[in-house]
Amino acid sequence: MSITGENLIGASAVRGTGESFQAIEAATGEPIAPAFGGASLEDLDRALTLASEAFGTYSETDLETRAKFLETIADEILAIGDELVERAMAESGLPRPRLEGERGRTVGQLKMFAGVVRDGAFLDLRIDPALPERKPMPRPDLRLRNIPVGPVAVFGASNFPLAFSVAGGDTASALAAGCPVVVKAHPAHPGTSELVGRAVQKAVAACGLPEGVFSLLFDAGRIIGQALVADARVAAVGFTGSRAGGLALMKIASTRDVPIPVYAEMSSINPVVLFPGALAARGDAIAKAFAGSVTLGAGQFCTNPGLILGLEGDALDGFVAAAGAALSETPASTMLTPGIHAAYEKGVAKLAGHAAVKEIARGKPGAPTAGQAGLYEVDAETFLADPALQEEIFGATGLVVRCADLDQLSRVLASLEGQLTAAIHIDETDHDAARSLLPLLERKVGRILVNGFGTGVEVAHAMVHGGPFPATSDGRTTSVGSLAINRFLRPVSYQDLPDDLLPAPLKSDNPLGAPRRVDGGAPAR
Ligand SMILES: NC(=O)c1ccc[n+]([C@@H]2O[C@H](COP(=O)([O-])OP(=O)(O)OC[C@H]3O[C@@H](n4cnc5c(N)ncnc54)[C@H](O)[C@@H]3O)[C@@H](O)[C@H]2O)c1
Ligand SMILES: O=CCCC(=O)C(=O)O
Repeated sequence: MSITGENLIGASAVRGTGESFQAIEAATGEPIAPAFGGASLEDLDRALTLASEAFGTYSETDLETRAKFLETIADEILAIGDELVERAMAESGLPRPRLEGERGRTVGQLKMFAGVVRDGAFLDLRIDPALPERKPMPRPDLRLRNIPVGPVAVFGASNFPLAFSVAGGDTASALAAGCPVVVKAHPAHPGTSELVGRAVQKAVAACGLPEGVFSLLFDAGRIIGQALVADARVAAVGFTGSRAGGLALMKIASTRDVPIPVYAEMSSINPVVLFPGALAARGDAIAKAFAGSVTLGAGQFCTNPGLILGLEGDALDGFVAAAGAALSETPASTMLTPGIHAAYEKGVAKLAGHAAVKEIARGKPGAPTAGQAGLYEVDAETFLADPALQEEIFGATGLVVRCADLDQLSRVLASLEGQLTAAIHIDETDHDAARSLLPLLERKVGRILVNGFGTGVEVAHAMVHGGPFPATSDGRTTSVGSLAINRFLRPVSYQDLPDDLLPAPLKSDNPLGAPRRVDGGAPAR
């Protein structure tokens, strides 16, 4: 498949007349052909007109057609073949096995949502039959279903060029819900975006869906993204990126005439609590696993374990020494973009320049755009006194906070902003202490995990990849896993509608065979 640098607007490929830009090879800083024509505001208008026109039809597609569409996107992505992996490697600097794995995750995610759609439980069908004889008041016939919210704007993330990008989790869940999607491609991987966008475009045509179900727009600046969020035709936004970017989009969305939700995943340092029993039993193994997690993908994971909490003592000293030794052997890794590398360097310099912060280890130095790993430590009182020490450093650096006792450790946890994950490392002897921290962790994070690290999110039904602000803009949701579909649905109740006016899933003979909760009972088909 050739990459042309065109915007994909419905069924058309259109060279944008906005500012043009090229992808940059992450490892060398060299431009990669072709040039991408940035979308104009007219291109955006056309994409949103088509999306609005498509919404009525697409929102009422039968579940089998919608599920088949998601599976066809998955098949078309696989059909691109190695060109997709090669292009993503060049644009992101991420290695082949990681990108092959990410492609598998992307395809698996689309297929999981196909299953969710076929199952029909996401419609949350409820029927409270009329009780005309009820005293003192009769009850009306009430029927509820979830409907899609409308066209959704998705911002591709730089750090997962496949699984959180053009056909990633936000797009898959919005399409599964029945919402057309307009993607603003991340400028760090435009070629990868176009390849995937063309795969989605083919799937739209192959499934006979209205062309406006999907469009893909390029812009290396901010005009198109801001206009997209401001446009009255957009009903919700999915975003993964910087805190500044997420906040800017939230502000635009909340000051529109009709405000809309922005589901933004922004910044998280993912605390790891090392309990004494676990450290005494296997401190070296935990240290090695930590070094692997914090340096994974050059540390460019929102689940990166950036903060380690432990109790002062020999066991923590041993962990710090072993983690430092492992990290100092780690080669520097190419980062996604020169800008992200520069931000990482700045963050590390700020941390290292703190008077009370001590360097434990640096990884091996590398090429100018490669991120050098780092491990630092600080005492808990200093950490508690300086909120700047909990700012996300997006890259392979961790900060160990030495706590005097469990009480101080829980004060450190209580001081943290909202997080995506918290990991606790425990042995049998640590269970009582761990149990005492769980209520606090539940209030702080979206996912609590034991004896592991948060990197490598499972795409599953019970997954929460979310968390209180600023991990995300709305801690009631997730951007990974089947629950993500709920972000793009809203419930409608139908009172006393005659059967022939009811939507199919709620008609008395249940023509869809979808599970329905009748009179508060368990869902049944
Ligand atoms: N926590 C995470 O998961 C995560 C992931 C990626 C990046 N980051 C952070 O973000 C930094 C920059 O990386 P990035 O380029 O991926 O993120 P970014 O937020 O700068 O950009 C993400 C997308 O949003 C758009 N955008 C950003 N600000 C905007 C604005 N004000 N108006 C309209 N559109 C806007 C960009 O054009 C891009 O398409 C990194 O150095 C890192 O600190 C965090
Ligand atoms: O960067 C954000 C997503 C992280 C993730 O999906 C993972 O750790 O697998």
